[in-house]
Amino acid sequence: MTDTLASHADRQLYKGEPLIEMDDVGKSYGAIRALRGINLRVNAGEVTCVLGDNGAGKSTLIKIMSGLHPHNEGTLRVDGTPVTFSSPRESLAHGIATVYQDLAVVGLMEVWRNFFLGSELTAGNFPLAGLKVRRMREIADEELRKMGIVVKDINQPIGTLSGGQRQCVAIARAVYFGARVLILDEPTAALGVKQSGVVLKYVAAARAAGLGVVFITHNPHHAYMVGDHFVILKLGETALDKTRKEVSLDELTTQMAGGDELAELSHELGRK
Ligand SMILES: Nc1ncnc2c1ncn2[C@@H]1O[C@H](COP(=O)(O)OP(=O)(O)OP(=O)(O)O)[C@@H](O)[C@H]1O
Repeated sequence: MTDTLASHADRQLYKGEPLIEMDDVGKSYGAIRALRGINLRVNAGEVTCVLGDNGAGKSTLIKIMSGLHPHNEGTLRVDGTPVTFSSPRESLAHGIATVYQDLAVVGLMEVWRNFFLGSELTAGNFPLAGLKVRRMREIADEELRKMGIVVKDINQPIGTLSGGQRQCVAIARAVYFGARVLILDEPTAALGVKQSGVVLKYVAAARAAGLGVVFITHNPHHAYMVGDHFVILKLGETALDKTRKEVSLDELTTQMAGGDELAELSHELGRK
């Protein structure tokens, strides 16, 4: 896993270069059509926000990109080449890393160990093993600092960090292991205002590092703070697809809240 990802780390990314392109992508689960007609672009050095209510199809979209469930309509291209991923490993090998809301971290393990979890520097015997451990600690510390993440002690259990800090460690980890596309599954959903701000800063840092970021969220305010491109999904279809220049926060919020449906509801409730 490390090698395949790391092999992408050296590749120079050019801002605006398309990393993922979807043309008319759709996905059905038996008779249920979860997504249809999706045209999504993920470009290097940009944040693509995908917004939508429950059941809109956000998770299905993530699953297609991260290799959990292959699409069964349309074309998915990575670096211009059509692909159908049949496992998360394949997606990862293309430099696509997904950070889930319920992070797969081991709470009692030290921060540095979680940083390297599954991708440890190969140890060898004493005294080599000890050297590798020291090196891993140094790297984790260095990489977190590089992204401006302040952890008191790299040896503290990751469970002692806040939810926001844990998201940040996961982002730094993906960047270090050579991710070119970072998919963030509602990274601010369970967080308060301050912690959300911390995470949004690292979303911006990942973009500045040249990655293509897919930011999945319910929250138009969070999306607008970091987004370059906005897609709203509704019942599996694209309800809005605009660049930052083309859409205001107000319009995004109204569209996300249901626009006409909301006006209709407040009419029904007798409120203006
Ligand atoms: N494995 C599955 N089998 C059958 N139907 C599914 C499956 N996964 C999702 N669906 C259906 O596809 C549609 C889109 O679901 P999806 O989970 O992608 O939405 P979502 O936007 O992520 O919602 P939420 O925010 O609630 O997670 C829903 O109607 C859902 O019931």
